Amino acid sequence: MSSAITLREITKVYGTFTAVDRFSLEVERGTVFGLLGPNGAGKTTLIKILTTLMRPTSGDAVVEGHSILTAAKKVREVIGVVPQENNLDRYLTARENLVLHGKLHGMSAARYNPRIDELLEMTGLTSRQHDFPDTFSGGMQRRLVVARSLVHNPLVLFLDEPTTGLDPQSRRALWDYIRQLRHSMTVFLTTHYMDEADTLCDRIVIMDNGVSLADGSAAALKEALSHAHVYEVELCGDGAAYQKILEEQPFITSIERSENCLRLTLNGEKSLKPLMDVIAGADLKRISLKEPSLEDVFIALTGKKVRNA
Ligand SMILES: Nc1ncnc2c1ncn2[C@@H]1O[C@H](COP(=O)(O)OP(=O)(O)OP(=O)(O)O)[C@@H](O)[C@H]1O
Repeated sequence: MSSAITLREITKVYGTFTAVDRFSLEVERGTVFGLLGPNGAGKTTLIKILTTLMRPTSGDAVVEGHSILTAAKKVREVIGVVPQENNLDRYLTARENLVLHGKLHGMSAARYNPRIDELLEMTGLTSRQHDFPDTFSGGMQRRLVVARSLVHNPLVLFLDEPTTGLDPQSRRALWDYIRQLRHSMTVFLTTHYMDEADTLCDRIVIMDNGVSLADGSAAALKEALSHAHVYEVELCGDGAAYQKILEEQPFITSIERSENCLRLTLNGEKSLKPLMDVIAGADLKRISLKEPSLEDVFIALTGKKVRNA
């Protein structure tokens, strides 16, 4: 395997709190890699370390052959970064933002101008290139930040929650651009959206409390949960009351409730009978067996629901 990114026992301690704990990982070149985790899992800390914005307490990482400890400048030359917050210069037009980035990377106008034309075209911003970012929608600003991160032709692109806060249409548009990058570079993204990880990522690592809990393709992670049985139980009323009762049952690994509809992960086939016993007195509308989703895998591993951003 040719690795674009290698993490060796990365640890980050803030005061007495360990945010990342001896985290090791290899990310294959040309793939889309997704880091999933609930709030506070340590994802942003890892991205900051890999993009040389922060030094680890111990451990090392190598990005396209360059150590983040001893060759941070080289690392910055080969990476593109899309941070969690849009940090565009509001006093520069869209094109000027991209030009500035090209200049900061030491590119000549002859090199950055055709590249910028191509990126504006790819992100659908050509007609708005002379407008200021403040006049753009959230989705357009995000596309501009992605375009900016690509001006200097990075080998590795880091995206920290790229679609948080975007409407479904803008999210899908951004997914299309990320898909276009597949194979031409390595993409390392963090996300809270299970569907995003499911559709975009070749490989996913689920982390919590600074450590990796699961590692594999979306299909493999779901397969690993295939021993679990996911049921949806819809009641005519009393959803909240039954949630409380069911939470106390040892055979239920996780519960999600939306109004009177409960999504339950049972820890085996033999748990159906005890479930039926518990809900025997309920006014049942529907009960159905579901395929485990990536969200179910996440909840089963972390015991937490992903933040609804
Ligand atoms: N500068 C800091 N000082 C102290 N603690 C910090 C600092 N930065 C982060 N932390 C803590 O480290 C843990 C990991 O934070 P981090 O931002 O890496 O998590 P995350 O997985 O990116 O979360 P989110 O999804 O909310 O962005 C959290 O408990 C956070 O409170």
